[in-house]
Amino acid sequence: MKKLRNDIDKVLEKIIIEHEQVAREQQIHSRKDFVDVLLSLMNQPMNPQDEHVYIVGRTNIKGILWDMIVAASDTSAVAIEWTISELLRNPKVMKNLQNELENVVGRDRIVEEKDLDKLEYLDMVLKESLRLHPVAPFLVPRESMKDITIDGYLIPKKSRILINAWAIGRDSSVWSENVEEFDPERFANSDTDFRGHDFKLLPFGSGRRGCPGMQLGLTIVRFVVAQLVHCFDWELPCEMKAEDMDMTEKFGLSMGRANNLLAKPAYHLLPKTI
Ligand code: HEM
Repeated sequence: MKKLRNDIDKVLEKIIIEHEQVAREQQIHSRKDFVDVLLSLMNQPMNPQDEHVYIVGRTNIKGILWDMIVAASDTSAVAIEWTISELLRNPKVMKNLQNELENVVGRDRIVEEKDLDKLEYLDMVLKESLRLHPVAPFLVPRESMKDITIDGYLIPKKSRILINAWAIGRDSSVWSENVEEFDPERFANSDTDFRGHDFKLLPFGSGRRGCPGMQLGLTIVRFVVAQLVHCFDWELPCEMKAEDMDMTEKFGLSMGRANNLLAKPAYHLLPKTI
């Protein structure tokens, strides 16, 4: 990361300079994006009433932008890779999803963003994938602000807290005996939500420090998985059996596959659709 520092700085500077230029040229800004909003806060105290007045500078803005880019790219890619892995390991689920896509979209055009809300089975598949493979298995570490007792355990002020979302997702007392199985049907007719309200499914965390990019992340993952499954039939290479697939995880702040996923696509839509 240290080696890349200068290159990253150049990219972020370019983004900022482009936005500053547009802001200078257009007195009334028709559409403000995230960078415009950050720039409008530059060199101003965040909250003048605060004891320590905190001013947002150019370096802070670059830090926030880089945070966003890193938090957005790896997480979405990891979620897509696990979802496709589980679909390859569970051909029946893959077929159900492909059927839903054919019913809703047809085979004469590709999936568009407007279709996503109609894809209920895709939603169940995604919930199931994030239950078994939460991208950030321990979420992001927290610190307790005061002494608190939970379930008879005293957690002293300033303790480092890790929430093991991975273990919660695989706890049979919370889910069911088939907890290790990839079974999207468990979410049929259920209002279990993954946006931070149900503590048994927390792929985006919860509360004030929950993922601010959840909506974008969900849209990206839904969109990419839908297009991959809709446009192609997928097979494992070298006549590998689904049950022999390597599903080893690589532990880290985000937990992706230890080894690359290999799969063979075959075009599935009507000729000349793409
Ligand atoms: C499928 C995609 C994604 C998943 C699974 C995911 C998951 C998470 C999780 C679990 C956290 C920690 C929440 C907590 O501890 O309560 C988090 C934090 C964060 N996410 Fe995401 N995320 C995704 C996409 C994105 C995207 C697209 C962005 C930006 C556009 C983003 C930006 C962030 C940021 C900035 C934080 C830190 C928030 C803070 O510390 O206050 N994430 N994400």
